[in-house]
Amino acid sequence: MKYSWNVICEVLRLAPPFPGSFKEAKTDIVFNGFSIPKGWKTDYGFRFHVLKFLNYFRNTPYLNMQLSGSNQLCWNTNATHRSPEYFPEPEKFDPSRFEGNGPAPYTYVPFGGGPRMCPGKEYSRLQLLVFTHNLVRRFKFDKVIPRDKIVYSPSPVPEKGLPIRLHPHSA
Ligand code: HEM
Repeated sequence: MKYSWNVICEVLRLAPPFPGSFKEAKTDIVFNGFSIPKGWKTDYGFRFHVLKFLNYFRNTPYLNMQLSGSNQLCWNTNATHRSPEYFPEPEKFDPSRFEGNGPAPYTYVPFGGGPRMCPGKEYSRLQLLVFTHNLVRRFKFDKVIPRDKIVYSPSPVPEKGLPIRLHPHSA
């Protein structure tokens, strides 16, 4: 189900359910003009505050910032996935980006990366493929609310729950 997975990957690129997370800098880093000293990490109390106010409104893949004297280091899924350097025409829906070797390491991170990468990735892959396969093979469908707004809480969800009408192929 290679093509189905490429389509799902492209959905996860443009609408990643996980907006980003926080890490500790293991070495001194300079990124996009920001100097991030070794040892910087997040204070857990700021997690959701930062996710809400930072990830969706700043367009920098990785950022360090000062909040109430705390040094915060976080990575951002959305902005990383929309980097034109790694994803030409980033707003275009194009599953062929995942053909061949696919995106360069750490440029496509819906499940994170490195030793703390999501352990539920393969389970999610199975669920997403089985769901998509059955939906597409058995039904035509259309949206009940044509433009259901996406809201962030902090994961993206359709405001009205995305009701759809199913039309079985065999009917
Ligand atoms: C589409 C579905 C999912 C997405 C997009 C997703 C995404 C992520 C991401 C981005 C991380 C952070 C990785 C990092 O910090 O580098 C993570 C961590 C984690 N995920 Fe998922 N996840 C999904 C489903 C699941 C499922 C189904 C499970 C369990 C059955 C799961 C369990 C976990 C756990 C336990 C962690 C923490 C891992 C650690 O810190 O060592 N996830 N996930």
